[in-house]
Amino acid sequence: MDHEADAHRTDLMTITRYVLNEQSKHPESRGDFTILLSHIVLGCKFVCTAVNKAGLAKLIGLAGETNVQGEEQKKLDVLSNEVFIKALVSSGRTCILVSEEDEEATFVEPALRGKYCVVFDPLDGSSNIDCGVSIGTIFGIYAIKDGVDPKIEDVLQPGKNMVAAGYCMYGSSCTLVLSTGKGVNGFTLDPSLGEFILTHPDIKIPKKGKIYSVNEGNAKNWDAATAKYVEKCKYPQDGSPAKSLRYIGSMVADVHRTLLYGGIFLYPADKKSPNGKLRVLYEVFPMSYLMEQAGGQAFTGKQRALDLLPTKIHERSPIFLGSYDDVEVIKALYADEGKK
Ligand SMILES: O=P(O)(O)OC[C@H]1O[C@](O)(COP(=O)(O)O)[C@@H](O)[C@@H]1O
Ligand SMILES: [Mg+2]
Ligand SMILES: [Mg+2]
Repeated sequence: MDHEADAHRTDLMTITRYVLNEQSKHPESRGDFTILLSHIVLGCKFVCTAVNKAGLAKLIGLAGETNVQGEEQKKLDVLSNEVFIKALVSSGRTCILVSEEDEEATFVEPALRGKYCVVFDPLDGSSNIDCGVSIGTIFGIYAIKDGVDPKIEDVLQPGKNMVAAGYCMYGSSCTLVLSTGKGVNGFTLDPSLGEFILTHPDIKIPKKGKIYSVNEGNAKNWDAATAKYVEKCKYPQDGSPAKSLRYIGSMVADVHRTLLYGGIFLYPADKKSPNGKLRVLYEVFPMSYLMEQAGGQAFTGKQRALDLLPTKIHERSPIFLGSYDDVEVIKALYADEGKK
């Protein structure tokens, strides 16, 4: 083993070091956010390990099946939900948790309450689990004055009020992308250290991209603005080259690529789903927050996504997000349609 080389690695910027550095800029801070984040990071490491072992451990399959030891097996999304609920509650810094997997919000018991509300999709991209394609966890964080008397309205807030948002992608590497409202940073898990290392500092999305990402199987039900937009991507009339289509079907993976390479990701409304598919609190808001923090835009077809005021915890919204210039085009098309 090359100890010399290993010694050099101790100056790496781990996510813990990064958050502690940020905390030290606020002398009044009691470190509550740092503790909360360390519990989220732990949850991501657990789920990453479970995802990597999914085929071997027969985690894939129906919840309720039993394995050879007679233990009940949990489907990966059920397991991930339990991991994050436990990690968040045991942080002692949360008061309300909203998970895609739970119909109702979880109100943390009074003895363990803190001031943060966390909304999350414990495992995003579930249709890709069984074939080993990238999946992820998405989270957003609101802060209330104190966690003494939390109410559901504390999470039914516009996304612009979030204090942090991020996702972890379980792909060819495990990558955690985070914003605390001062830009976006990406950390990659070094399995030999068990630490997330800052590998993508200050991510900025390209102003314009060459890729569009959408489930085109829904095209026959799109509205006119979406249909015109995708037509422009394929047959541009302004002399620019046609865009390439990339669609994984895991929001985390499709948004991650969009953030790094530029372009646009859209899950629009259609005749069958007038509110689109993706959930406002734990899919649309965190990803829109990251996009804006990286210099891009996020639009619902009617308004800035982060201005939406959700009325239900599992509400859905159409979403168009990505490079600034690309989102400008779809905004203009919706504005034109509105004039007709
Ligand atoms: O299969 P479709 O309709 O294209 O939908 C894909 C979208 O659905 C999702 O898988 C929904 O998320 P969940 O897997 O968490 O339910 C997104 O990740 C993805 O963007
Ligand atoms: Mg999802
Ligand atoms: Mg999910």
